Amino acid sequence: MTDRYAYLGPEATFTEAAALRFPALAGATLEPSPTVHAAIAAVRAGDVTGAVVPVENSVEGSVNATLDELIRGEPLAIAAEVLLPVTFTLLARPGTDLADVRRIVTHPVAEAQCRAWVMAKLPDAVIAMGPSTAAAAASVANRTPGSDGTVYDAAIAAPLAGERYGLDALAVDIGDDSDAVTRFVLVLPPGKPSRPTGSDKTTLVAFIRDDHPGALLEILEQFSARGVNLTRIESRPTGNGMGRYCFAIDVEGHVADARVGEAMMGLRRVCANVRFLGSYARADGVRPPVLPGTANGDFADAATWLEQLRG
Ligand SMILES: O=C(O)C(=O)Cc1ccccc1
Repeated sequence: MTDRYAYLGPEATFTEAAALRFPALAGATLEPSPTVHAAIAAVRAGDVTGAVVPVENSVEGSVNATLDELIRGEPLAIAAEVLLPVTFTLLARPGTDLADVRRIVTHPVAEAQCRAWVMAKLPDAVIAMGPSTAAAAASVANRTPGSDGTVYDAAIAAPLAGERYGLDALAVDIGDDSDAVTRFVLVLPPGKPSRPTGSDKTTLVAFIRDDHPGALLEILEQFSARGVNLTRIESRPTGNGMGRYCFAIDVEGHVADARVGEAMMGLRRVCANVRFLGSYARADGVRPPVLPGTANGDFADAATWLEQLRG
């Protein structure tokens, strides 16, 4: 039986395009989920092998819906990442004039990236948010009314969604940054991380022990002292009361690298809790330099030295 993977659907989302790029998913069955929550819940319930979800965008930053799913609930693991350049199109039912577009629907990540274009070309238009760009395109095609009962004139989605849902492109390449890329991850149940490649990333969530001056600095020190570079840090509410935050952190390197492992042990000492969300090959293939004194051999040498001193 072929493996089944959930993705943020319906058909023709950017996430589907990303899912097709994960080598691990070649030959697998892809199953659309209506939301990121549903895709991840299917992994937790064991209904699918894994899920592909958007996690970060070069313009808008983190996709909070995904981050919060990974931070809370039963532990999961990121097994791989893909970077996908994204191009946005304004899609409408055949016969619609650009000048008549008043109500637009799309996904929040797309809205954030097309804001300047919409303000310049359609200053009177109102943008509503849908669960995905493809769901937005489908709702325009099907004349599905929004929450206020009116039908949307146009959707911002991938060019492929126009073909899939029978819509015409009123404008193409409407993103404010033509170099925008989105990062998607493959989420699996927790398991053994894949082998280090020398070009790896590790994702962690650090929960501070108690609110005190320097709590974030203590976390950052663990990485800085071991020469571990951060590629992203995001504070997110833990969901356990006002002002209670945790830090979702991506670092360069693999849990098998001594410097990353030592930093994680440091975090474990200074934090209330540390959630390991996986070590995986980075999509950009970058092999960051290892700073002097932070290679595996340096840590091993230091440990041997200490053992000798202790007799
Ligand atoms: O809605 C989609 O198509 C998605 O896959 C989420 C998304 C939206 C905009 C940019 C990248 C990903």
